[in-house]
Amino acid sequence: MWGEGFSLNIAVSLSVPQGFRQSKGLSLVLVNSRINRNKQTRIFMEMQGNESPTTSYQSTVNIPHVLTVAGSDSGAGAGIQADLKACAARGVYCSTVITAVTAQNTIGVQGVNVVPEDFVAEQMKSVLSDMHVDVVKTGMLPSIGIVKILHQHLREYPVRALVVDPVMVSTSGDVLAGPSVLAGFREELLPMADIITPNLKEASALLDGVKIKTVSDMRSAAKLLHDMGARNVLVKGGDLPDSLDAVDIFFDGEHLYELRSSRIKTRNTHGTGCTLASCIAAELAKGASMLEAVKVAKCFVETALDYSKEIFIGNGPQGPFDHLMKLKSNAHNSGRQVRFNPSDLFLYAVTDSGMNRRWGHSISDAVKAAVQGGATIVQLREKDIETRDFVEAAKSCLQICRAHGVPLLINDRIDVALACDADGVHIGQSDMPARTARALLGPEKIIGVSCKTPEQAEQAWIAGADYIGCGGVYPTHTKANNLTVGLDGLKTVCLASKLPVVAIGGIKVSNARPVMEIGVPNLKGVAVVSAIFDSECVLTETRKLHAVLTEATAAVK
Ligand SMILES: Cc1ncc(COP(=O)(O)OP(=O)(O)O)c(N)n1
Ligand SMILES: Cc1ncsc1CCOP(=O)(O)O
Ligand SMILES: [Mg+2]
Repeated sequence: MWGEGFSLNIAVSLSVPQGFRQSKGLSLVLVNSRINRNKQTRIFMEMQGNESPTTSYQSTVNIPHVLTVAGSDSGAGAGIQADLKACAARGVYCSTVITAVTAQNTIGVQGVNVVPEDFVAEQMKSVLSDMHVDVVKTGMLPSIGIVKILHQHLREYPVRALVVDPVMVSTSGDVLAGPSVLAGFREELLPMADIITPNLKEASALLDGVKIKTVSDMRSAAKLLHDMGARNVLVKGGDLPDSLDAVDIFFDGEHLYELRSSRIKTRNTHGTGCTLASCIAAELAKGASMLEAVKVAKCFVETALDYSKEIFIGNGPQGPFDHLMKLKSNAHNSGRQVRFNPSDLFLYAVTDSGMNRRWGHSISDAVKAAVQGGATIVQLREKDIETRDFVEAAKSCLQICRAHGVPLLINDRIDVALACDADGVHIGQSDMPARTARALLGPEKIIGVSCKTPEQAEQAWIAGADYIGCGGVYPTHTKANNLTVGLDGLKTVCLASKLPVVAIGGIKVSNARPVMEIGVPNLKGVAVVSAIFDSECVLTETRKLHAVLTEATAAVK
């Protein structure tokens, strides 16, 4: 199955306004074309009609798709739940056929309820008859009947690859597929499998109880399993006694590879087998070769285990790990709880490396002083710093800001924001488009966009920004060739903007009041550089500005 050529379907759909077909006699023919890798993309669109319609074009691309046929784990460390998370982490769509529902946690398996065979068949048909599945991955197959159903469906709906994780015994020692299923594995499944991924116990069971205790035994087992019909074999050595490394043996029928990675010391290993197999399936679905897929999967599992070393879920001996490597950042106090509060724009401190150098301040000292003086949000605007120094400085500033509940944004550099997990970015009209930044940063991060006109404010809102920065309100020396829009320009943009606004440019203690008094509710504050950072005592200057803004706001109310 595997290796018959990579193909990707692209369909282009056009939505034509209601009634257009009759009145203009348009006929539209779209041809979904199969594309071979290295061959040209072919998309045919034939349109017949006298005028071009006012259509909205929408292209659709078939995305890599893994179907997992496995059991559900209520603790969500293994089984279907692990498969879904692994595929999501690897950027692949995952559909599911559930073969059994297990009552399971970090202690063990408390119960198994096998799904009736005809209903397993019904799920399989629902998915395979409708969706384009690239790779099928199997986990818990609790009866010989289910193995046969799988076999029949794969004949009727061929896929590019079959990844078989021959689940028989859970890591807690509970039996998930009895001896009768072994015959089904040997006779029906192995000859269809593009790869099987047994651990030592499973390899031994498939080979009639042969002892596997050394790497040399694993090599022999891989060859024997290949002889039984599997095109590729990965014997996992996780349970190998006295091994410092995690050693797996991969055999593709010609070459034997000894794949080593460091053994991660952690209790959180529940679901590693399911995850590894799903990850192999995901990489195959994306077009990787078998060896590439295995290597990526092994590296992914090692990274996720390392990341999850100290997470604590459940009280049993074997905990789940974090496939998406996100959980820790949401644990108490380490991340920001509230996404964005427009009132954070009240006193917006924007750093400047030149000013910090002039006054002998490090970035983090300057940020600390600004935050202690009352800054409600901080932007690192470091135009002449090495990227690696920027990331390091941003990490230290993030600690300071988090400790005070103040969001930290990065100016211009989405890569730096991602690298240090900052709270968001501020971007200008010539920086990366806000829509692209949103796609890269996700829905949680704060995005601000510089706008000088109502049209730009409208675009920022459409692109998914959270606030806009408008200026220069007054002339400034900090940003060269910056157009001054004045208080009137600021008011015009504020009135047009659906987003909260922060004013910027030449604002200081002596002129901040009229800005706050323009009388438009969505003007939430002022952003300043020189007013606080071009001074010996950043703390004092920030406090002074904070007092003026507070007074001005009280007067407006
Ligand atoms: C809050 C805020 N508003 C506007 C700007 C200016 O951003 P941009 O137009 O991208 O110019 P640079 O700051 O990158 O020179 C800002 N930084 N912050
Ligand atoms: C970055 C920027 N964008 C518009 S004006 C400006 C500079 C603001 O600096 P300052 O507060 O020192 O005038
Ligand atoms: Mg910019």
